[in-house]
Amino acid sequence: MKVCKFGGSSVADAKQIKKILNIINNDATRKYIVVSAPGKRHNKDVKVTDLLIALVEAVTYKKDYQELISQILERFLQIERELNIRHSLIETFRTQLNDYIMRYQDQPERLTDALKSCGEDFNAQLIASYNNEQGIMTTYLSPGDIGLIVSDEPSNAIVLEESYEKIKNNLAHAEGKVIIPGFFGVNKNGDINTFSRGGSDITGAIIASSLSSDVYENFTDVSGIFSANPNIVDHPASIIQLTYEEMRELSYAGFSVFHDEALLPVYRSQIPVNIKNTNDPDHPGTLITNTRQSTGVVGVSCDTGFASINMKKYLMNREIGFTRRLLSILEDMNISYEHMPSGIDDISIILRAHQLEGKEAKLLEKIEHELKVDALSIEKNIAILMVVGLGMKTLVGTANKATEAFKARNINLKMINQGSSEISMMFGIEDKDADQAVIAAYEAYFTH
Ligand SMILES: Nc1ncnc2c1ncn2[C@@H]1O[C@H](COP(=O)(O)OP(=O)(O)O)[C@@H](O)[C@H]1O
Ligand SMILES: N[C@@H](CC(=O)OP(=O)(O)O)C(=O)O
Repeated sequence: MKVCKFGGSSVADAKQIKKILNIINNDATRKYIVVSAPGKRHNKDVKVTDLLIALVEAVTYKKDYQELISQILERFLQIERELNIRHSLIETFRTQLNDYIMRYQDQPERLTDALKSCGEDFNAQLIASYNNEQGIMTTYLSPGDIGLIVSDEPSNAIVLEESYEKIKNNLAHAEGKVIIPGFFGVNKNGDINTFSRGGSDITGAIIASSLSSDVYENFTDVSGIFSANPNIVDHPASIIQLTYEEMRELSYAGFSVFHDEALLPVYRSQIPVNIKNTNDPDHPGTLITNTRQSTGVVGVSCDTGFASINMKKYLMNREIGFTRRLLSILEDMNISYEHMPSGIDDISIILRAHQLEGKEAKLLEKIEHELKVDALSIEKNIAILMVVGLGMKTLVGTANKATEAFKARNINLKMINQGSSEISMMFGIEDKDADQAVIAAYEAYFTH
């Protein structure tokens, strides 16, 4: 039995929906199907999730939002028309949107998550209804129906442990095909909370893990994962197989094709993930598993929007408890950090810059006051480039290749860090150099 997830590009219009139903209906083992909201049909198109976010803004700032409701419903209406659906769901969808707006107009976070969930929710209902009309027994089940319980963290929910058992029990005896909307769950009170953007991958992984699926098939618009972002590097090499660990590092730093938080459930249950292409379903795609033959560097990824807080203090290495007190300050202010490169008398905290919003001045003041540092500065617009590969452990000169390539392109290197697992190497550079650095590193590892 397989759990399959189809991303926004795979369910963007009637033509794509017909393709996914062919894929599902022609394979009896493809039983549990997670769908995203309709994504972009072409480069300049807008994802339904983004239209819903615009609707939230219009409602919040008391602007006229009827036009947006029409635009959102028009996307689904067009799909219904092209599929020749007999029983239209559009008026049910309209009522649902208006109900949420009335119910949550004074609760911005609840409003945001309830409206954002509609893209996936409506699409799942529509696809299930169409497949039934085609004579294939199909059930739509919402995250609430299956017991996908999440933390009460709007737009950033995390699955609660109890969900796995609930989902297993609730889905074990479902008949026919089951279509479930991705991207959201409900908290213990039944309120909708979405995962972070791209979170339908997480829903699929939770369900695959709950049901001990043979494989979690994640269908998108590319034939698997490439060694670098294809929007930056021209025709990068394809990856046939990689490990959960390698994928975690790559998706953490910019491989948007698979959400990094989706890896934990499948890793724990050791369920292979197969990234496949809806437009070329016979292509084997990329398989993510626990182990593979280790061969050098497997990929290069880069993400922007980091900041670095740099501290210097004479004899820092002798001061017992310095790092503990620094981390306590971060904990007290509810700030998480990503990396902590250090020297004898200096230490840097690398974090996602959005963590500093509204907290920067207070954080610097606390560090200055409580740690009595000699120098304190903050650098923004930092990008983190990751070079990843199990085989790096045994290779000499991996860092050298990247630094030489950066030097040749005049890219200023701010820091280098390697974790103890030795499956990745991190390079801190300036945001503006991110794309050039990916091209340089890709050429260094894959074309020479
Ligand atoms: N290393 C990579 N390998 C493959 N695709 C990548 C990579 N990095 C970024 N991408 C982008 O990820 C896209 C697929 O992810 P996404 O847009 O989230 O798909 P979906 O709509 O199916 O959820 C691809 O079209 C590609 O542009
Ligand atoms: N629709 C949501 C969730 C999602 O996973 O979408 P996609 O499969 O298109 O990345 C988003 O846009 O964030």
